[in-house]
Amino acid sequence: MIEMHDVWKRYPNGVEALRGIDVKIEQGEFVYIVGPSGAGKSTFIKLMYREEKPSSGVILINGVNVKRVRDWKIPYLRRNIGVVFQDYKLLPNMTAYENVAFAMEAIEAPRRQIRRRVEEVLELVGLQDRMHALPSQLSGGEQQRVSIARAIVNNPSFLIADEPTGNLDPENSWDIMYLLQEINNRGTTIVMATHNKEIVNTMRKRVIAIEQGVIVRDEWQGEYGYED
Ligand SMILES: Nc1ncnc2c1ncn2[C@@H]1O[C@H](COP(=O)(O)OP(=O)(O)OP(=O)(O)O)[C@@H](O)[C@H]1O
Repeated sequence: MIEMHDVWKRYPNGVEALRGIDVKIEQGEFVYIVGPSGAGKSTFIKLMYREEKPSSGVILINGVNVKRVRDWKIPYLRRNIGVVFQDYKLLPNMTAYENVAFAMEAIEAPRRQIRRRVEEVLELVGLQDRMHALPSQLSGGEQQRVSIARAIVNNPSFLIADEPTGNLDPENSWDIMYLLQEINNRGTTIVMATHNKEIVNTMRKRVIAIEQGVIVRDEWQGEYGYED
C-alpha cells in the first residue's frame, strides 16, 4: 500500500508543487493521475519512488517511511517499485536483453536466474525475437515495452509510470495499455500520470485529479475531465 499524509513539496526555487496531499492506494489498484500541466503530477510520482523527498508530511510504502530510508538503502526500496518514463530512458549501448538484465544485476541476482527471468519478461512484452537489438534499432513502442520489462523484472509490488504513452501513436499507446492491464491482472499496483483523455475515458479506472498541488477529485471509474 502507498499512503501519503499531509504531504507538501516545496522546490528550492520556492514553487509549492504539492500542498497537503492525503491519499491511500491499496495493493492491486490501477490509478490514473490527471491534471493540467504544472499541476504537480510528476512531483507526486517522483515522491513515490523517492526521486524527490517531501518537504513535510509522511509517505509510507508498504509501511516503510520513505523519508527515513538512508541513501544506501534506496536501491532496496526501488526494487519493490518499477518506474516507466515517457522517454523510456534505456541505456543506448546495451541491447534490449542487457537493459533488462542490468536491473537484476543491480540487485545481485544469481546469473542463472537472470537469464531465465529476462527471457520470461521479454516474452511477456512480446519482444523475444528482438532481444538482441539496440534501442536505436527498435520502434518507440518496442522501446517502451523494453522499459516495462525492465521495470517488472524484479517482481515489484508497484509500477509507477509518468506519461508512458506520451511519445507514442494511438495504436502503440493501446498496446502499452493492454500490457499494463495484464501486469495489473497479475497483482502489481499501477499508478500512471497521463494526459491521454481517450485512454482514461475508455479504460475506466480510479482517477485522481491534481490541480495546483491539491487533490481536487478522486473517483472510481472516473473520467479524464479536461479538454486537452
Ligand atoms: N526540480 C524542480 N525545481 C523547481 N520547480 C520545479 C521542479 N520540478 C517541478 N517544478 C515545478 O513544480 C510545479 C509542478 O511540476 P510537475 O512537473 O510536478 O507538474 P506536472 O503536473 O507533472 O506537469 P506536466 O503535466 O506539464 O508534466 C511546476 O510549477 C513546476 O514548474
